[in-house]
Amino acid sequence: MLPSNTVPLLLVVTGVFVILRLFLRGTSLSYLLKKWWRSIDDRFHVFQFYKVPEFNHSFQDNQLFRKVSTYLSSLASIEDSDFANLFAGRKSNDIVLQLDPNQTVNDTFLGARVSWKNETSSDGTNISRTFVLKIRKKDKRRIIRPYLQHIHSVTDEIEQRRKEVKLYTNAETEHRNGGGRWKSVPFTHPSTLDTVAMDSDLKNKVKSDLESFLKSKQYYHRLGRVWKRSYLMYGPSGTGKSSFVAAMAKFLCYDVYDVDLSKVFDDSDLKMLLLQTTDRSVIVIEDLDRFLGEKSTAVSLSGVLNFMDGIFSCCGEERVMVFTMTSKEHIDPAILRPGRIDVHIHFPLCDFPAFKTLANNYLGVKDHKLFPQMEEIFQGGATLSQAEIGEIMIANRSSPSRALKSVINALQTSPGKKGQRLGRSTSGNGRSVDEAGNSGDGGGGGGGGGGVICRESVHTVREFRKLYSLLRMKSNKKSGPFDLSSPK
Ligand SMILES: Nc1ncnc2c1ncn2[C@@H]1O[C@H](COP(=O)(O)OP(=O)(O)OP(=O)(O)O)[C@@H](O)[C@H]1O
Ligand SMILES: [Mg+2]
Repeated sequence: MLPSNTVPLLLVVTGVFVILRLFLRGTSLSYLLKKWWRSIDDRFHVFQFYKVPEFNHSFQDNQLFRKVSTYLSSLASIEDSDFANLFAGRKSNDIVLQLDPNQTVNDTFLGARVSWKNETSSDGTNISRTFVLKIRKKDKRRIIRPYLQHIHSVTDEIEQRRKEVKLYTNAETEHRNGGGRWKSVPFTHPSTLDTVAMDSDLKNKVKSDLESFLKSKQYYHRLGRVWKRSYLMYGPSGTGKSSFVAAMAKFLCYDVYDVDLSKVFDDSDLKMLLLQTTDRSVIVIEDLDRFLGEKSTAVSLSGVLNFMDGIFSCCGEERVMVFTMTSKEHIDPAILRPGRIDVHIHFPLCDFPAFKTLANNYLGVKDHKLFPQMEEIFQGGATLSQAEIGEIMIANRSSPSRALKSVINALQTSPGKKGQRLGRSTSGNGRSVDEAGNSGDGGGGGGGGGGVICRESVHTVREFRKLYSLLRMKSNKKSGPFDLSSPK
């Protein structure tokens, strides 16, 4: 049994404890106590200091100083330093924090606590700035190299995100090998992954494929493979292929190299153009099917194949290559084989889910009494491209009801019946299937083993599969054209 006065005593102690905590939280005392505790704790350790001066012995910029400065600005703990400078960033709503002279910022890495001081001194005429890293001696060997590596990769990523994205086009010139074949302008295409209307599952898959590509440098290197990924976007005109390429480039913050094959002299010129592209870029060849279908071209099929392989074997890395075409039906299988094309993305004509996204983006309409009627019309097979519907909506943007009625009129008078328009093969649930009628999940029988969405060489088989696929679609089986044919 507890003595009778123990319970009130416990209550008083708990009360005092709670009041003390509230008091500490409400004032700066907890912060001061933490600071004192740290300085006492520091006295029991031996430290190693590393200086990162702004200039080297030849008075040139020390790149590491710039990187450390960028890295420290990205740390959340910089907000805890007593003084920090606030600057406007490059983008209008960006605010950048920078450490004030002689202030300290703490960081933790692999369980070790380190701190950085921004030491500034002046001899009257010159100001010298140095970052001083303080690490416990016992942690030094374990963390110093990986920590500096970590700073490099964090700053590389930040700088990549900040840089202005450029669009390069190959200019026609008489001096074919003289360099300067690429002319650049700032890349200001307004498309983003959010504004392109497409199946949301498919969009998320492409997004995570790109994210995983960005993170897989070590993986590719361990495999002895060049860090690259190639995409094929195919579907009828005006379904968003080019808009999606632009959105991808913006998402990656990569420069875009738009290769105009009609301005290339021959195969070796194409190779030269490739050699003049930089890392971290999206290299785009639009309308490849049209080019390959032309009778006489300056660039041969093998030139194109070498171009695709050149990316992978000789030149640079962290490249994304994108080809667009309306249909891959008559394309040489060598072009489409895994390794040359990693991901096939089908862009079908507008269906009801895509239409709803367009109505929301263009007219700000999330729901409308005409929607059920429109859904029926879409399910009946009538359809237009997203570009056509977008134009009607822009023209009637002042009156959403009029815009929707105009879309209904256009849909009812459009010649589009299932299968009549090139590349049309969309399921009622908004997902798309490849032109051979196979679902991208491999269930169609040709894309097995995670392979490329299948290519049938026998037409009768293709027709049969088309029919089979339509029956499957009617039973609402989910399908998707997205396919990763090689390991990420
Ligand atoms: N899926 C979509 N989502 C939003 N807007 C789209 C979509 N598809 C097309 N548009 C609009 O239509 C216009 C044309 O689209 P885009 O150039 O991307 O089509 P495309 O598939 O590349 O056509 P083409 O094969 O003729 O080059 C763009 O300005 C875009 O705004
Ligand atoms: Mg296009």
